[in-house]
Amino acid sequence: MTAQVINGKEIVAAYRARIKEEVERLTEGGCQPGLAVVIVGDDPASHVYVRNKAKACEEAGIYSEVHKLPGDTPESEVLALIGQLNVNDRIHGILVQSPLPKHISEEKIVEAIAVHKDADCFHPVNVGNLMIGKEGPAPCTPAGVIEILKHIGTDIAGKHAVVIGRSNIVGKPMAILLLREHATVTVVHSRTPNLAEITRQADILVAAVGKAKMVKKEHVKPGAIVIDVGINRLDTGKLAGDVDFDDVLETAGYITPVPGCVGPMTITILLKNTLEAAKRAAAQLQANV
Ligand SMILES: Nc1nc2c(c(=O)[nH]1)N[C@@H](CN(C=O)c1ccc(C(=O)N[C@@H](CCC(=O)O)C(=O)O)cc1)CN2
Repeated sequence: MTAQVINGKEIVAAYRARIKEEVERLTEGGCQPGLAVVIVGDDPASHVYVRNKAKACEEAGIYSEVHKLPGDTPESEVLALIGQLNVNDRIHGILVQSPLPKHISEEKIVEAIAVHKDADCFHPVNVGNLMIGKEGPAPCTPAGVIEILKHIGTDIAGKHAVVIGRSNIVGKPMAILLLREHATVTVVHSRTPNLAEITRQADILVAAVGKAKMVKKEHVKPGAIVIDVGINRLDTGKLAGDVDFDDVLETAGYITPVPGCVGPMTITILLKNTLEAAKRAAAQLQANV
């Protein structure tokens, strides 16, 4: 059996077309959604992602501004910029590209972003709301994974989903979102003994470890849906996921390619979060007149 390779381009194009239509309607009504992206330092991969975010905004009709700050910018300056963006009416979503230089506290920066403008869903209040199932933004990568699963017609309820990795950006919120869809969820990580024994039980396997080609066929149950969140740059300059694609291809039922699926879907959810924040701001304005 050869796995079906999930067509990320098709999913992303369909989703972004729907976002664009809604953006057009909102803009015609007098509120163009706006996103501010802050990037500190010169990490080349981060600059690629930020460029892709700005391009996606432009294509969707979302106003965007990118604030590129040198790597030695003091934390206080970044906080001051966020303070300005928090009160800027053109801006409905704010994100600070991660990772930040070591002298800047990610925690302080994230907490400085106004809760209602937190486009990444990194603010502790939004993380708490996510945990208890309250309305609000969802973290971009995990929410993108759920959309991919739904697009291929997965009935997530009752499935055993195994998440490899426990980061705040992907692993932990991924587990919460899968639980929301009524999956039975197991999270495994670097200290899990017999990892392959557990991952082989997964109907849905989400790899978010940050280690190139770590997931091999012995980790995968025949027919499982394998979602690869990893983006690792090899010495050859090529990109590779956390899953050894060629090794797993004959075992999995479905598999996402890297590049070309979860990454662009992450950016798509960012557009959605910005649109939703703008819709809430427009509704608030209406309520105040
Ligand atoms: N503030 C945030 N920082 C980071 C996040 C995040 O969600 N918010 N996630 C990652 C990076 N990331 C988003 O910012 C991201 C990574 C990759 C892609 C993407 O489209 N990848 C392409 C390949 C691009 C390339 O050529 O390198 C693909 O997979 O096809 C988008 C977003 C860490 N930081």
